Amino acid sequence: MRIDVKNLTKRYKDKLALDNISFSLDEPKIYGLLGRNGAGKTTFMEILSGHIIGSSGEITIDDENPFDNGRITESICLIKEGNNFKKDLKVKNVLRIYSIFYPNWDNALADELVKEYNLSPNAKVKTLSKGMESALGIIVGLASKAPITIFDEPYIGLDAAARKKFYEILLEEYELEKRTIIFSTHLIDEVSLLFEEVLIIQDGKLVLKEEAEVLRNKTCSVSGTVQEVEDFIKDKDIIGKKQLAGMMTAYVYGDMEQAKSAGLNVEGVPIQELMIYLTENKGA
Ligand SMILES: Nc1ncnc2c1ncn2[C@@H]1O[C@H](COP(=O)(O)OP(=O)(O)OP(=O)(O)O)[C@@H](O)[C@H]1O
Repeated sequence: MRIDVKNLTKRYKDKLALDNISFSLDEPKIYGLLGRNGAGKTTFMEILSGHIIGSSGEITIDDENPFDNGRITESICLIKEGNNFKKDLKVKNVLRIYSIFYPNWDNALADELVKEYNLSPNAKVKTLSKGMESALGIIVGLASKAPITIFDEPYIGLDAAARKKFYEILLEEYELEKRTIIFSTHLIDEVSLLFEEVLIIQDGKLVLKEEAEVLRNKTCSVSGTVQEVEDFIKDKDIIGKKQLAGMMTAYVYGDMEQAKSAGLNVEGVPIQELMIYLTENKGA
């Protein structure tokens, strides 16, 4: 499904959570939605899921507004950090409710994952540990097979082994059937290899949207004196640059070898570093 965001703004009283952002997600891919605390990620995902409305601008999914739109709602599954399910429901009833709601629901996968994560079908949500409740969210997200599946920090309390299992199954399922997966996380190093495209939000603005492959292989950080770096980047596309005490570091698109032969210090740019860099620098 195609997602188009046009001049989307969301204001909460005096706080601008989203500031006139525009972009499109036009292919089923695994998107990493990254940014610092309070950047506006959850606000965006809530608007996309039709749970809240923007203050101005628009978001459309296959040209339809998601707010209060049954056809679109059954195509989107948003799994949040917590409180996804009513506390008094049993695990098996949570799964039954979602299986009715999502047309592509995969019962066999849900059953397999319930066993994998050792959840007791008769346990009530309120008796689950934080990690088990997160596992239930992950099961619903994966088994929904919703064409747009959104995970907003879905794994509070889940240990490293359980998270690894989640990433493996996510990839397996994705390879079987591509869908749009939007993944918001602060554990960037851990998941960045899953991403096919990365979006970085800072203070409600989109500061980067780029294919992960390009970020991994076609960008580098170059540092040296201000003059050296300015000379090197003058005919290059740059992601950002910053200057400290006569030295400069710039993140650029281009070949590492060329920068090395110009006598500069050259390093790759892990996505986590890039996020920190861009959000410290506000995309300068
Ligand atoms: N219901 C609300 N009422 C008032 N302000 C809000 C509300 N929801 C979010 N905000 C504010 O909007 C801004 C963006 O919040 P949002 O939750 O979208 O950020 P985020 O990127 O998801 O952050 P985090 O990574 O910490 O979850 C923050 O300043 C937040 O305090």
